[in-house]
Amino acid sequence: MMSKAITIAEAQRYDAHTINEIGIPALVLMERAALATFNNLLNDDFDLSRVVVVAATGNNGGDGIAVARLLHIRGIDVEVYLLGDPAKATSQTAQQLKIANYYHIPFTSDLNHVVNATLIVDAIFGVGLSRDITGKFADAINAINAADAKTVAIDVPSGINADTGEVMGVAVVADSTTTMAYNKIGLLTITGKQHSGTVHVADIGIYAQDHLEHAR
Ligand SMILES: NC(=O)C1=CN([C@@H]2O[C@H](COP(=O)(O)OP(=O)(O)OC[C@H]3O[C@@H](n4cnc5c(N)ncnc54)[C@H](O)[C@@H]3O)[C@@H](O)[C@H]2O)[C@@H](O)CC1
Ligand SMILES: [K+]
Repeated sequence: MMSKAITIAEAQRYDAHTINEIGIPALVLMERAALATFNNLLNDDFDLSRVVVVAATGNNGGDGIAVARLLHIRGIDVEVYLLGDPAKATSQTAQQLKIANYYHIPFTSDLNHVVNATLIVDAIFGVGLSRDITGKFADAINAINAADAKTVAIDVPSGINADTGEVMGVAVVADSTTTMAYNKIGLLTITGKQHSGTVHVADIGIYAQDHLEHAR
């Protein structure tokens, strides 16, 4: 059921249908995305002694901040390196920031913490990437790629165009990618494969409509 690969437009359409027509709240999908990533982190035998989640303020970042919370509650040493203006976060990501604040999850603005991590979670951009990456975002991606740590990407390695596999200026080279609902066609290209590593497709409750017909 989960073998096909989809475009960015399809991912966005299936997300919107699941939330608006079926009625599953967006935060439920985000929690499932975070739990799927968390389970892959625990199962893949990574060194979890110092985890840094690098997150921006879109929903990909929200997934990452929720992963940081799941790790923190488990007693794992985790910090969040936040990119972008939290005042401009999506509503779901603002909610994840509020929850993270309740748990006193540490935030860092020191890129050395990224470089010295034992595991990095890449939650900068997913299917919402829309232009070339520059400035602090590019600096963070270069730091991730310079680190010895293993890197797990959420949904798409940040900087990879999920439709074409093209590197949008600079892109995270991940060891593993937990991608939501279906694989993305850009991850099947040569550059896409080089940047995503082992791809885990996570069932988070979002399906193409033709995959749901049997259930209605
Ligand atoms: N909406 C949903 O139903 C779900 C979304 N999920 C996650 O949400 C992601 C998509 O979230 P969004 O649509 O918020 O998009 P993203 O979080 O991928 O990124 C969009 C944000 O980045 C900015 N941006 C784009 N390119 C940039 C660049 N080059 N430099 C600086 N800023 C840039 C955009 O202006 C926007 O603010 C998915 O990949 C997935 O990880 C999951 O939580 C599952 C459910
Ligand atoms: K990502």
